[in-house]
Amino acid sequence: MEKPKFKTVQEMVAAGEELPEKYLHASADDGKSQPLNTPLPEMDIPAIDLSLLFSSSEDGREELSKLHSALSTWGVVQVMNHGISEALLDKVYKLTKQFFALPTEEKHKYARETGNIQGYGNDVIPANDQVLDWLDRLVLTTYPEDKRQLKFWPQVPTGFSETLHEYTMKQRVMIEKLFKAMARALELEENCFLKMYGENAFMNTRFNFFPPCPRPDKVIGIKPHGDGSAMTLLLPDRDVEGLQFLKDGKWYKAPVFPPNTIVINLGDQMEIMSNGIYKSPFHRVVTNGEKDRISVATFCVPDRDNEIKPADGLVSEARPRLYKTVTNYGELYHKYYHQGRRTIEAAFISN
Ligand SMILES: O=C(O)CCC(=O)C(=O)O
Ligand SMILES: [Fe+2]
Repeated sequence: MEKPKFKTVQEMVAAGEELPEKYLHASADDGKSQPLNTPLPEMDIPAIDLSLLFSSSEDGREELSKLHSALSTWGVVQVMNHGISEALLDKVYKLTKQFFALPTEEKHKYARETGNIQGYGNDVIPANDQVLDWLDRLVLTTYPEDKRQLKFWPQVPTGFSETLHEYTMKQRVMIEKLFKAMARALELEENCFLKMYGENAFMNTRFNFFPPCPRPDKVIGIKPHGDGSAMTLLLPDRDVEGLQFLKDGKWYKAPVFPPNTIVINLGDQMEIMSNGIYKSPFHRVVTNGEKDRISVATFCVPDRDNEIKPADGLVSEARPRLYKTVTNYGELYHKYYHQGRRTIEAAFISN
């Protein structure tokens, strides 16, 4: 397979190159757009204790209703007591930093090939002159195990693959619990979302690296998007903020989270399955002038052959069905993303 010729953002920065035009968003002085680094209010992301969600105690019911209210307003929660040890999260975090600190030639051993989303590289060059995102990434399919392309799994730093395998298996347990908890919170049969999600659901882990950027006012880390997954598990940077969410037409910044936190944001396919009761939040990442930033996002993608549609129990005369049935949403997602459009709009039923 052919390896595309690309230069990562990190390589451009190291070479001291001038900032290429293709990273620059519309000028802040065009009278319409605000500088991207305009200070924003901080959002209060509800913290959910996963170990409490299945308890029939008063505290358990309260936690479930907190989950319900957070997912129907923001579509994002931070999860504690999630069953993944602090030691394992530390390892994933440190190995990610170590990978991006490797020499260029070492990282290029895992370079993305044309037509493949897996591997190491920069932003995929969009079709129609869209502005590029200021990040490098390593993307790996981690589940089902027979879909792994191990040639892209780094052999250095030592322990990367073993740790990623262990993290994946623990994430699966957590994902199952979250789908069940959401079904319970919506008073549906517990396995209702898991059935649509399917046995052959995919997990893609994206290790993101955002080098310091000379123009944080005009360059974006990741442009505004909703995730195409059912849900996304995010391990955020422990020191540097950057993630922002849109609510009621306004941007809010997420805080720096405590080290043991896993942030969950819902993706478009969960918004569809919940008939719009739960939100797939529009979010973006801004750049930082001085510091680099990492994040590890795991996208949980339903089996591409499965029909994804609003759960029967959530459709009524009072709440008509809002979304069509979709299959292989990922394919649609790539097409729309590269046109700078929100894919979920393709699934709306227009009345
Ligand atoms: O870096 C982050 O905090 C968020 C990353 C993200 O939104 C994504 O990879 O889809
Ligand atoms: Fe995202």
